[in-house]
Amino acid sequence: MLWSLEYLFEAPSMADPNLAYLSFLLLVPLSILFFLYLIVRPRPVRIPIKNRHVFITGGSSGIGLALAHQAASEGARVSILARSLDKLEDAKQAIRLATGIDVAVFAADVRDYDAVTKAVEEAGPIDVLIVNQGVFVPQELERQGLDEVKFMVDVNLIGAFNMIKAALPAMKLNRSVRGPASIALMSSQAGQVGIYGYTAYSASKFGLRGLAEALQQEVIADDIHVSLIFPPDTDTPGLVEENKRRPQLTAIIAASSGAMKADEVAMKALSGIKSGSFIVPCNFDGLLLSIATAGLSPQRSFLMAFVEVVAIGIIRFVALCYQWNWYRSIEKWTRKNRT
Ligand SMILES: NC(=O)C1=CN([C@@H]2O[C@H](COP(=O)(O)OP(=O)(O)OC[C@H]3O[C@@H](n4cnc5c(N)ncnc54)[C@H](OP(=O)(O)O)[C@@H]3O)[C@@H](O)[C@H]2O)C=CC1
Ligand SMILES: CCCCCCCCCCCCCCCC(=O)[C@@H](N)CO
Repeated sequence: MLWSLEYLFEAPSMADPNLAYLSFLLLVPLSILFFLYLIVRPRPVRIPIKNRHVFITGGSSGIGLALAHQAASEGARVSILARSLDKLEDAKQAIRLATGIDVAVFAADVRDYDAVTKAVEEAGPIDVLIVNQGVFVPQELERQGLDEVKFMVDVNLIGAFNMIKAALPAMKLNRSVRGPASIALMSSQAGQVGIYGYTAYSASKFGLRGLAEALQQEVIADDIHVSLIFPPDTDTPGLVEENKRRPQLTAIIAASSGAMKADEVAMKALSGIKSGSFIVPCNFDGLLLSIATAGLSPQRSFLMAFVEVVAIGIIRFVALCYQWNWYRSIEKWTRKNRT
């Protein structure tokens, strides 16, 4: 092998075999980088926030509220939608107090297509749609009622369809004048890997990925860019509720990824949206998880594409170690609780 490399590089200026070997070692990654630079699709894009209409579902609490705060303070015109008008008014007050800016509020249930259409029409054409609403009721499937399964799929997945269907026609109008637009979907790390206690929740969040990948191909010609955000456990009113009935094993496995504050998640999400990233991880574990589950998702950054190409093998190895650890916890827990 070495002999053939030296033979290949036996030019007068590269008589030194070590030098030849070194330049070969550099040449291979540089060519791969350059190749990726040429082929990554869709191409990189910047999506401005300032002076644009940002519409956030589930914007009255937790991550959505933090997003509304940040978008408003960056000079966006912000609309938030949720079911409870009281919580919406409280959120509006809090944002006005902190930033001096008024957000528009819309009380509607994302499961109600007519109500959502009406809200979107009233709000006016959207530049950045953040589909963030979500419900999570963890339970082993065997112990969970189908009403709860349906509830999560309806709000998290069908609700996303309703929102996008309602918003898309006006989002497409005059794009060349208004600049690039974004549709961002709030998934979860439980939408990248199935977790004990999350059969319905994970299914609803994995569903968003299929929706997002297909949708990006359909709307790229309209200069609309899709982002999928994958937070770990995040300190929100929703999580406080969830913790009241979370199976122990769900908590143990979910703790594999460090918890975050809603503000931190909102910051990562917004910067991912602004750079048009398709996959938006929120912490380091999330970055590993995103590489491990890159699949055939688009990647706009040739640098990230390079990291994926180089690291995917070893990260699969790390992923298998995580699975080993999770199944060990399940075994231990079962032994302790079933005898
Ligand atoms: N917190 C966490 O640990 C994580 C959360 N996520 C995801 O992030 C998103 C936000 O979560 P989080 O901030 O914790 O949630 P919260 O429970 O704190 O807030 C949820 C928001 O969604 C709204 N909402 C719920 N159901 C509906 C509905 N049917 N129609 C319209 N609005 C609705 C709520 O308002 P109202 O009740 O008034 O309708 C509220 O504004 C969710 O999609 C969640 O799955 C992802 C990973 C981790
Ligand atoms: C290759 C190496 C990978 C390493 C990291 C793996 C970590 C996976 C942890 C998954 C945690 C899921 C939390 C879901 C939070 C959530 O959505 C609920 N709070 C409901 O909202």
